[in-house]
Amino acid sequence: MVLIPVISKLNGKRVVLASASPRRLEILTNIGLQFEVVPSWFKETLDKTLFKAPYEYAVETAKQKALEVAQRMPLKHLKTPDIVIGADTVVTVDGVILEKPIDKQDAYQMLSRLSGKEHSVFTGVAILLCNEREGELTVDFYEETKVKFAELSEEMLWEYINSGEPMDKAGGYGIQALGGMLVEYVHGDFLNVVGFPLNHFCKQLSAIYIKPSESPTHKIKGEDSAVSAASRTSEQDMVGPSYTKSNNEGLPHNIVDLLDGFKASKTLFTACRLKVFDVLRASEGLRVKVAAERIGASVTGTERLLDAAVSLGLLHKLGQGENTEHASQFLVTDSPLSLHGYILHCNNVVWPLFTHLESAVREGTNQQERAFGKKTGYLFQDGYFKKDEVEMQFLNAMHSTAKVTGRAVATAFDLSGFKTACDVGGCTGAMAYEFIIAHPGLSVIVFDLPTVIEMRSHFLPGEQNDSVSFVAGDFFKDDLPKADLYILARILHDCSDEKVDELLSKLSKACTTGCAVLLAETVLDEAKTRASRAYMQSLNMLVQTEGRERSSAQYKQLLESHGFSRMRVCHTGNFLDAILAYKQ
Ligand SMILES: Cc1cn([C@@H]2O[C@H](COP(=O)(O)OP(=O)(O)OP(=O)(O)O)[C@@H](O)[C@H]2O)c(=O)[nH]c1=O
Repeated sequence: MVLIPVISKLNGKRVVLASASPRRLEILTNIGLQFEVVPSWFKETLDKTLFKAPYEYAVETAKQKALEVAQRMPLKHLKTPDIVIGADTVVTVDGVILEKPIDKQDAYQMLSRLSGKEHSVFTGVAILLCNEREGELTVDFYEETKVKFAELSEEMLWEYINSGEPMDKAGGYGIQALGGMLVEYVHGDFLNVVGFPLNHFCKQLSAIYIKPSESPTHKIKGEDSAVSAASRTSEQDMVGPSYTKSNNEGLPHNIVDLLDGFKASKTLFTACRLKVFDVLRASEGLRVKVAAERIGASVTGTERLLDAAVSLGLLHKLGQGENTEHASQFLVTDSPLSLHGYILHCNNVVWPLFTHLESAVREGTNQQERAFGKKTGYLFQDGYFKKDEVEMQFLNAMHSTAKVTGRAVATAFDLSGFKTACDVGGCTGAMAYEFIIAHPGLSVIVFDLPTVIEMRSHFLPGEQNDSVSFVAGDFFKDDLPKADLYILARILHDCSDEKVDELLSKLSKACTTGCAVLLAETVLDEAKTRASRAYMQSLNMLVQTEGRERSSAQYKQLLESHGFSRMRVCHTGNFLDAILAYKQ
């Protein structure tokens, strides 16, 4: 059985199917593969005219689906996959690519085109090997199957369309179900039509994981393939994998990625500083020369920057010059969830600090003085941060991350037992607004420094809400507003251990039995099994502040030492996790 040796090679690896297709799920489940399903958010809108053959379009779409999941998982799921499988099935007839019908009329058009004719079904597959020791591989391939429909009467067409079966299937039919009645013959892999060329997939996995001495008797790529002739087309042999090794001589992909990681970050930061995503949103399909003029940069530099952004999945292929969905959602300056402010903070503050990481590691102290010539005690009380433009930039950063993380934190726990919350250091109120949306019975007092409260009008949402109020004060020096729930989002991780104890003991005194604290922080993965964003964030606190990130066990010990118990942790899968603990 060609697959059995491969399955043992996959044991212990985190295999992810980047597909919402129930048929693909069934096909891979039936062979006993252990895998997770993480449907891809990649929108299948690639410009078909940019591809010289339909299978190229299917393979590129499959690759983008897999890439999107491989890039999103470490961030949103806080876990890195080892293998991500993407697939895309298209039907082609008379040179036209048919994907899933948008409505019944579209399904009618498609099926009418297919009636009485032979057509091709192409499934493109991409296998991303994310954590291979011998180097990263992006294996992609496609399979073609020929299918012929019988002549379909109007009555049969509409009866089939009204069954509803066509609507989530390429070409508007499902050969494995009612659609089978429409088919006169199939030449090639039947499962490839259903949505996943299982045999071809197994052969590729064998080629990757099984040494030639172990491999079953089959060859691929133009040799005496065991693949049935019917699944080949006249103009080609079965297409073997196109390996794109991300490095030569098997340099471990993670080292190569890390070598290039800072260049990728700087590409994103520079594109945001130049407002590339705003310019491309204003006029889609912008040519490089015009884009260069609009961002005030050289044509050469703009061309390379845009190409790099395309390679990072931030922009669609050049020639369209269009933002991807994520760029439109998070990278233009004025989208509701824009991270633009945070990215500028990373570029202008975090980046210069990280250039002194070695000194931070050697000395165990933040590098504000080396980076900005300012010795600072508690970060935000320092004069340096009192300058309007620096403080506004910092508030922009905190505001944008609070908007992106607020919903996840606010909905982490059932807070129906609380009436009044105090968002300690609640900055612009972005998080507070998410809490009152998630918990209509809650009112939130945002408590922060006077300069921050004064600047809040720059960030407030259009509509005001009486459930959110703002009180100016210094949470170390002044009394805290009375509340039965105290929210601290990214506060403790900035403070030295002494400052943390000072603040928590103040909170403990302010809380009566049954009151609670809700912390929003990046919780360290205690098993330390994978480099997670939390450990990067932990270094971030070293270079920036006197604080640090903590694991669940450390938060439990810390909170209990200040009289808070029954601690619960919610790993939100977003930037921030949530921790709730009650005053004894
Ligand atoms: C021709 C044919 C197609 N399909 C299904 O059509 C969808 C194609 O769309 P896709 O974009 O490749 O996949 P998806 O379903 O949108 O999922 P995703 O991978 O998340 O894009 C897949 O489901 C396939 O099984 C059948 O079930 N039977 C058939 O005979």
